[in-house]
Amino acid sequence: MTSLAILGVGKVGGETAFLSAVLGLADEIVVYDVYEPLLQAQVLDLQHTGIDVTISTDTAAMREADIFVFAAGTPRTPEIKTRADLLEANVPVVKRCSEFLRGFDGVVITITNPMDANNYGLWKMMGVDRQRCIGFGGQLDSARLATYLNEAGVSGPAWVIGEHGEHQVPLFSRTGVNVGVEEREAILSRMRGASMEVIRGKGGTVFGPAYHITMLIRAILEDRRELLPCSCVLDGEYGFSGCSLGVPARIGREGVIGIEEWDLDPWEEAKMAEAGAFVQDLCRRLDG
Ligand SMILES: NC(=O)C1=CN([C@@H]2O[C@H](COP(=O)(O)OP(=O)(O)OC[C@H]3O[C@@H](n4cnc5c(N)ncnc54)[C@H](O)[C@@H]3O)[C@@H](O)[C@H]2O)C=CC1
Ligand SMILES: O=C([O-])CC(=O)C(=O)O
Repeated sequence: MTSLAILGVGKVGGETAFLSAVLGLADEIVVYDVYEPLLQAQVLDLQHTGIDVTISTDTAAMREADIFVFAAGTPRTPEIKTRADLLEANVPVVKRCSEFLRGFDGVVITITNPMDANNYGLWKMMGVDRQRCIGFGGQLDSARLATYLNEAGVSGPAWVIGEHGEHQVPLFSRTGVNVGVEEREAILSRMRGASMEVIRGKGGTVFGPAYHITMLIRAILEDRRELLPCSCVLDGEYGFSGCSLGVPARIGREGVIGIEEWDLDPWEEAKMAEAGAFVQDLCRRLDG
């Protein structure tokens, strides 16, 4: 039996539960949210689809799940400028989440922002092998980059590593097309504002995250060994440790089964150095 646990069934967690049910990814979906009326409504709404999947709210069963999605906590509003600004609000939720995960031996996917720091914090609190903690965001950033590259007439692969935040690192060198610095900075600036356009219009990003989260869940459950941009706890890769940062990661049944270290061009290297230093600082604040 395949079981998927989701902590926090607001906009992103709720849509992820729905899409996972539609795609038949799990036999059982265990959901929990601190806001009881929302939890009950989400359970009923999922049950009313009539999809052949067991929906449970048994928090003890979350520990037995194959995958645990951490999507609980405070999201951004237009007044909250950066994802990093959510650190203080969501630290207590990360702590609470680690309590749910005592004894858990599956794979954790961190969604809650600031995602990179929270993935690192959760890994530290859980005291498990780093391969089992995957931070989600790079797939979404890469999909956003792809739309901007298409508009610019660049059709090569779109990869974004670095922080899931202001310090994203789009890998223009992977496109095989020479993109000048001015154009790079213009695209990066649009990428930084991409989610806020959605948040302003509909209160939060939903379809994009939920779609790519379910693709990540599928890659794990089906042991696809797919290379995806994910935030991983680093131990010297790209010159960093003491943080979780977006890198090209091979994803399979055990979580992160490998990290690829790609050659970066000087512009990308400088951006990656900024990203690493920024996230390391956030992670130190979690340590303290
Ligand atoms: N990594 C990524 O690419 C993305 C990350 N996010 C982040 O995901 C998080 C959730 O976003 P939304 O779903 O839009 O927010 P939301 O407000 O719709 O849902 C969050 C849910 O968490 C629940 N919650 C809060 N504390 C809890 C606790 N201790 N235990 C259980 N449930 C708790 C709330 O009751 C709420 O239902 C935010 O931090 C947001 O910034 C959102 C989109 C993409
Ligand atoms: O920007 C936000 O606050 C939500 C998020 O992480 C995204 O959609 O990429």
